[in-house]
Amino acid sequence: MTHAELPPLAALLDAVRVVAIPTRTRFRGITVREAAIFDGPEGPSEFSPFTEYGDAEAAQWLAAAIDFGWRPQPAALRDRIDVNATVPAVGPAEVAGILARFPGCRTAKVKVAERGQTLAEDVARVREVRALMGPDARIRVDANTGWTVDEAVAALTALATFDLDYAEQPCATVPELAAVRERLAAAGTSVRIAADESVRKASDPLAVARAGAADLIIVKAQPLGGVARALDIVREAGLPVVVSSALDTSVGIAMGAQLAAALPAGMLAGACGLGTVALLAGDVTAAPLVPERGSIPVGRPALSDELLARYAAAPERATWWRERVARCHALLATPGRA
Ligand SMILES: O=C(O)CCC(=O)c1ccccc1C(=O)O
Ligand SMILES: [Mg+2]
Repeated sequence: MTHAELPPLAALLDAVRVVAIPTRTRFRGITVREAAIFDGPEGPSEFSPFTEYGDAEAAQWLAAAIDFGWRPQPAALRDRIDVNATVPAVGPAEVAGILARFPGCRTAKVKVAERGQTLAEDVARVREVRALMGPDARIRVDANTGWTVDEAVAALTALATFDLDYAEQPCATVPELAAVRERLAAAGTSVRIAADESVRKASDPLAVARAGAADLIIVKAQPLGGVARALDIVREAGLPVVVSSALDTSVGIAMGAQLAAALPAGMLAGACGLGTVALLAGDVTAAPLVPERGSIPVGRPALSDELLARYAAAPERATWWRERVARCHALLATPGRA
């Protein structure tokens, strides 16, 4: 993005509302999700990097928010997107209640390798998902970089009993992903490997594809700088894609759905991780993008002033987000950055 295409900071700050929305279940340690919501000239947009992210990483998320709120989007090739159920690292007794929030979903993505938990807890959770969804369902696991290579090989060997669609980011680095993939294949338990953090947090999002270290890539619009830039990465990577999100409000989910809808036919590797509004206890639109019959619609949700007011963040948090917008805007305006 060049300087000339950036809306002025004042336009962003005029258009922003900061919300704090409780989650229904603890997810990634989060019980309240904060987000900056823009009412942009092209429609609502969202800036919601996690609060611990530094400005350089968060600036990509702001580039995405500006792209979605201030520029026309690539044409949608489909009007609904199939989504997976997202199962946080809960105990087996809670799984049925989580799955019930994802009506019609025939794919589940299950969080594993949560810090402080054991492989036995992961196995119990995945076993319960398989038992409840039946043999035809697709089950994915997401370790969020939580395992070493040895732990990943042991865990995925155990979890492969439940027939896995793929394992998302079992380890942190590209060479580790490659090693897990090779060791599982050599042992005769091939599990497909999906790269997530290796795409969205990497200085070079294409390195994992070039190294042949993953079978597919997870692509997220906000961390990759927006729908158009994510589409470029998909084209260059040449691997099947699952579009996912980051526990966004319906506005951020709409950005992800726009990306999924613009993908050339044949690139999508099944259901997308865009059903997570079901894990939030509130939203900023009266028509939330929650899964219905296994999918969500493509399109821009209308903001609700009433809900923006109901979930308005405390004044000091709103100030924190406005200052973050300003710092990230300054980074995007710095000549010479990508
Ligand atoms: O992909 C999904 O099913 C939902 C999104 C998700 O898992 C997620 C949500 C917030 C932060 C990280 C992740 C992740 O995919 O690792
Ligand atoms: Mg992931």
